[in-house]
Amino acid sequence: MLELRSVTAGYDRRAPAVRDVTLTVLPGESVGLLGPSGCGKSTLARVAALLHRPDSGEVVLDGTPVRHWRHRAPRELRTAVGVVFQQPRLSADPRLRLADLIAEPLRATGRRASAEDRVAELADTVGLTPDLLTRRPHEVSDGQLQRACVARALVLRPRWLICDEMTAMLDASTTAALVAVVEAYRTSTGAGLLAVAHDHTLLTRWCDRTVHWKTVTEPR
Ligand SMILES: Nc1ncnc2c1ncn2[C@@H]1O[C@H](COP(=O)(O)OP(=O)(O)OP(=O)(O)O)[C@@H](O)[C@H]1O
Repeated sequence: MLELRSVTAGYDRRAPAVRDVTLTVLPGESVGLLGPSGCGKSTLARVAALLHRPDSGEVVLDGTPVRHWRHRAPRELRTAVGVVFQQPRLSADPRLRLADLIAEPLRATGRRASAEDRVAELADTVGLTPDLLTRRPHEVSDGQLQRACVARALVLRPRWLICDEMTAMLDASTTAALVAVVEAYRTSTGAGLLAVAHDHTLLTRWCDRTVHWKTVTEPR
């Protein structure tokens, strides 16, 4: 289970972006998070992805309370979570060819030996042809780069997926393709999903349930 318990988080302790939010995602469940711009969805998604330490509250991953964040989080927790962000260009090292970008988490966790086969398998899954795998981010479209970022998020077979506005800058067909990839992964592995988006229609079609976050937290 992915549990966010009374999480308060933000960038200024006197005016948190997220205040006292509790949210649970069960294994195999897909939960959408919908809300107005600035209400703190991305901040909460980053907390759930172990990338942002909350000011208070707790994140519990499969029964283990998270005590450390970002690169300090224990490897078994970090590798349990895959993340896809809205803007692939901000989350992709511009020097890496797409094949290396997808394999990055394997190399970072000492699983280099299995990289070639796993990258080929995932490239096929996300719809990247072999010629695209040899290109760098500036040589591919946003949609192609986001396909690579989805493959990178899946490469370690995470138990939890956090998709933060994954499809916001994509056309309808790429959106449908990438949602289908995530859904196929989720249903075949039993992974849980937290999907953040503005698009009500997309989330209600995509997710088992959608949490509507109606208000922007006002500074005290
Ligand atoms: N790095 C940062 N430093 C300071 N404030 C930030 C930072 N990132 C976000 N904020 C602020 O935190 C609040 C919540 O931002 P967040 O990105 O979590 O909202 P959101 O609901 O995801 O918005 P959107 O739908 O527009 O992406 C906003 O007021 C935002 O300005």
